[in-house]
Amino acid sequence: MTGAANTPARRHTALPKARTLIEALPWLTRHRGKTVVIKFGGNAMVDEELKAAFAQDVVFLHHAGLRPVVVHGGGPQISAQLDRHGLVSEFRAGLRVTTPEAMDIVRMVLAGQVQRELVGLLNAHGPLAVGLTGEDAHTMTAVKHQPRIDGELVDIGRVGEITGIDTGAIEALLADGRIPVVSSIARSADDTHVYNVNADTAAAALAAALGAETLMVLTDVEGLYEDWPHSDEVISRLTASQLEKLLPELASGMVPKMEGCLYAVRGGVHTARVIDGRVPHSILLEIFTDEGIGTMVVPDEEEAQ
Ligand SMILES: Nc1ncnc2c1ncn2[C@@H]1O[C@H](COP(=O)(O)OP(=O)(O)O)[C@@H](O)[C@H]1O
Ligand SMILES: CC(=O)N[C@@H](CCC(=O)OP(=O)(O)O)C(=O)O
Repeated sequence: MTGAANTPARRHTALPKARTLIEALPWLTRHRGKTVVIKFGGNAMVDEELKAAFAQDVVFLHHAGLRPVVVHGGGPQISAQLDRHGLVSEFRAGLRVTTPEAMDIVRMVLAGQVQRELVGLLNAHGPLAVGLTGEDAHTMTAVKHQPRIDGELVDIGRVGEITGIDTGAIEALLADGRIPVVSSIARSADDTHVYNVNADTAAAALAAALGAETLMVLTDVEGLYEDWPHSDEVISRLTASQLEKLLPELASGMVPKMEGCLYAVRGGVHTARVIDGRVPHSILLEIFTDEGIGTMVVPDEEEAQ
């Protein structure tokens, strides 16, 4: 009797939920079986609820038949730990000057702290996530990176430029139904030391090497601002060539992010997106809106169609 009386009300609340699920169907059909590399930036990991919502979104994608790979950052967390050790954080060309002493801390924070936390949050939903760094199974190999600043090559210590990617371990995890969570540390080819790699750069390189469909970069701004810091007008869509022209004008954290997006789309990734990780469930919002919520970079030929 009670059950029968409840039925119309229950249907009333369930129907919009069913419609929402159905709305996602074309997107899910298109992306089933596709690899999506998601970069979670340290600045977007600001509170516990956001981190838990991020984990839910990634697990949702996994259960919906996609193959998510998480690459995480941890810049602010590294800076805080260096500070605790009385070491100063210095950035040149958007990259951390990394002494061998600082490298120990970078590795400890990324692999021992941030990665562990994300793996834990994902695994609250089942035995899904497996953490690794670029050192594991030769996933990322690098040489010393020396950026050019005002025409001069500058020594910024143990910062790596990726020279090789072995996707074997990540592919094996994906084939086993797992969610790889990768820290942006690379090995040197002679195995004598490790390098600190910017997490945006690592995510882009992995996305290209894996033949990913999408690279999603979650950060602490809405997207790429047209005239930062003077305006908050977000560029919603741009082609690789348009982005290439803009690159020399970009500043700080956006440089590796947008260089990464360019590298990824030029390397065969269909879309690279920068989205606001401060918005709860930003990954799912990106899926449910055709035009996306942040900045989308597409290959040149896409615009010509
Ligand atoms: N054109 C731009 N549009 C948006 N943000 C920009 C731009 N240029 C520089 N930035 C800066 O880049 C930051 C994002 O990079 P970063 O701090 O490295 O974040 P994350 O930890 O997510 O990698 C923004 O918070 C903003 O301060
Ligand atoms: C070489 C270099 O700068 N490495 C970065 C690695 C972490 C990172 O990229 O973290 P976010 O994504 O949070 O910025 C660093 O040491 O901060």
